Amino acid sequence: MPWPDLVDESATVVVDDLSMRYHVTADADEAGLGRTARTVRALVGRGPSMIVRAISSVSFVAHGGEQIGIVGQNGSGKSTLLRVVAGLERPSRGRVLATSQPVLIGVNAALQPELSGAQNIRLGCLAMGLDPDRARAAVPEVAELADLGDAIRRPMKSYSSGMAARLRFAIATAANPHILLIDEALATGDAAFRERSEARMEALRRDAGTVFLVSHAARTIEETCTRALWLEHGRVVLDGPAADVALRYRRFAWALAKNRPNQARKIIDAARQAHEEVAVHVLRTPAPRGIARHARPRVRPRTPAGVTARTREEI
Ligand SMILES: Nc1ncnc2c1ncn2[C@@H]1O[C@H](COP(=O)(O)OP(=O)(O)OP(=O)(O)O)[C@@H](O)[C@H]1O
Repeated sequence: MPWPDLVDESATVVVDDLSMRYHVTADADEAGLGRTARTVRALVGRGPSMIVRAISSVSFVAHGGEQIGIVGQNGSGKSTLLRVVAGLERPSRGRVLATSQPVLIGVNAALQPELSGAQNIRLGCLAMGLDPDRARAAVPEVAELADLGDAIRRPMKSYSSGMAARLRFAIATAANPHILLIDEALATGDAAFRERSEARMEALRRDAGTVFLVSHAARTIEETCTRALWLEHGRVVLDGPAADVALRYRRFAWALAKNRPNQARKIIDAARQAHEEVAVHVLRTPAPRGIARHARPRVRPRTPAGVTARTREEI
């Protein structure tokens, strides 16, 4: 099929054939090794190693104005994908191109437990590149979005997980990031905070930014996202309109929960068939300030400049 020769200036993130493998030490007793091999490994102080394939050959193009939900079972690679897109980990293969630095809000975002909420706001803003004056000036607005009342002056170690999540979200949006990655950060917020945070994400998106949201709640994805990616064993099962992907994923999860593996398999097979594979060909970097991040050379040499994606939407 001929691919449309379109140049799409709205691309914000290009994920090109991304794979992430981890080498981990396995339990020697469970690794199926013979007694001699186990003894030798014990003597040299090395357990048998295993490869965990967290993400395999993931490719997609994200655009300004999209809010992309990422769904999938536990261990399907959602958080790993966000960490690699944020540049916190270097992929084993493939690359991520982004028009600006993606900001990740995760439950483990590094804030200082001994410092107060207000001090952490300043610290977080400085870490995101705001100068000291702007970081100080941002405190009231960020504190208002977090809505923690007097607790903003208390050390963060005294916060509940929901309060800490609110603060992290508010800090991450302070620098108006063009690309925002959210890993379940909203799950612990109460209803009022959820509404405020959704309004904030909507404002970022309207500003032609791109928001990625990892959530186990298919309904949240359906209600707040424009598009969704379903991951299973590190691979993309389906990439499409949020309502369609979330509905299929919900049916799949329901079938698994009801111990109906055949039904679940049929649902996931149908989703895979509906998925259009993406192959990204980079001919030039995305406008306006494309930066190549954490690239690992591929085995095959590639065309060096520009981005064209052999998809419905080319960039
Ligand atoms: N640092 C690491 N070292 C080894 N394996 C890892 C590491 N990080 C993730 N993994 C493995 O990679 C796979 C994907 O993990 P990941 O956390 O990305 O999944 P997830 O979809 O976010 O899961 P969950 O929904 O439970 O948060 C899992 O098998 C996990 O054990």
